[in-house]
Amino acid sequence: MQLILASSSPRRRDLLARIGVIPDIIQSPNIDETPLKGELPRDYVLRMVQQKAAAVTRPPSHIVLAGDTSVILGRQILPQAQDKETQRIFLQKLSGRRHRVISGVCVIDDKGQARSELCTTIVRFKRLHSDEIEAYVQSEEGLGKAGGYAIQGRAEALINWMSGSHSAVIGLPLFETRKLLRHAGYHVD
Ligand SMILES: Cc1cn([C@H]2C[C@H](O)[C@@H](COP(=O)(O)OP(=O)(O)OP(=O)(O)O)O2)c(=O)[nH]c1=O
Repeated sequence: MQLILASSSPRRRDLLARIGVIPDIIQSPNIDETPLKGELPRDYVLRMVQQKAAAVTRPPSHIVLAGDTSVILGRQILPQAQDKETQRIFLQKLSGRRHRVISGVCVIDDKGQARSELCTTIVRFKRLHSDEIEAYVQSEEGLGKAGGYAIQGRAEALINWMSGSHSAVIGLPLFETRKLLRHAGYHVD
């Protein structure tokens, strides 16, 4: 059985490698990631993983895995921060309060059956001073990341509490991923 990773994220590849899973094929899913009007965050993440997994071509005896990680503040979905100004705004919003990181994974098995799981992690940043925000923004570590930060780098030193899954925040909830891969008949130790 061969595995297709439907993701352009090097983090997802690294996270899979941590559990000994090396995809045979890596393909970028090209989908529109704009939330629907009024769409609830969990519904959005579920739709994203299902669409990403369905967006790649699956030859016979292949299974597909896709993921999505979204940062949710209240009911607002904070997208990937593509520039420094957006990052500053996001970090000001996240300062001193809790937010949710909803991470999803979808596996399509070799019969075409899709199964998905979601994992919610709560993260709290310390109250951030403007010089801390500026230093973080200048590091450029949060660029291209959901919510404008990357917990796997220096941002973790600004996070004073977290409940949930560290791997899920980086990009793939490993517990749920292992479960779905095994359910699809893919060997994971
Ligand atoms: C919150 C957070 C997000 N991220 C990253 C994970 C994801 O790559 C990205 C969220 O965007 P995603 O849309 O989940 O993924 P992607 O666009 O990078 O890749 P693809 O859709 O092709 O699979 O933010 C971190 O690396 N660390 C963090 O702490």
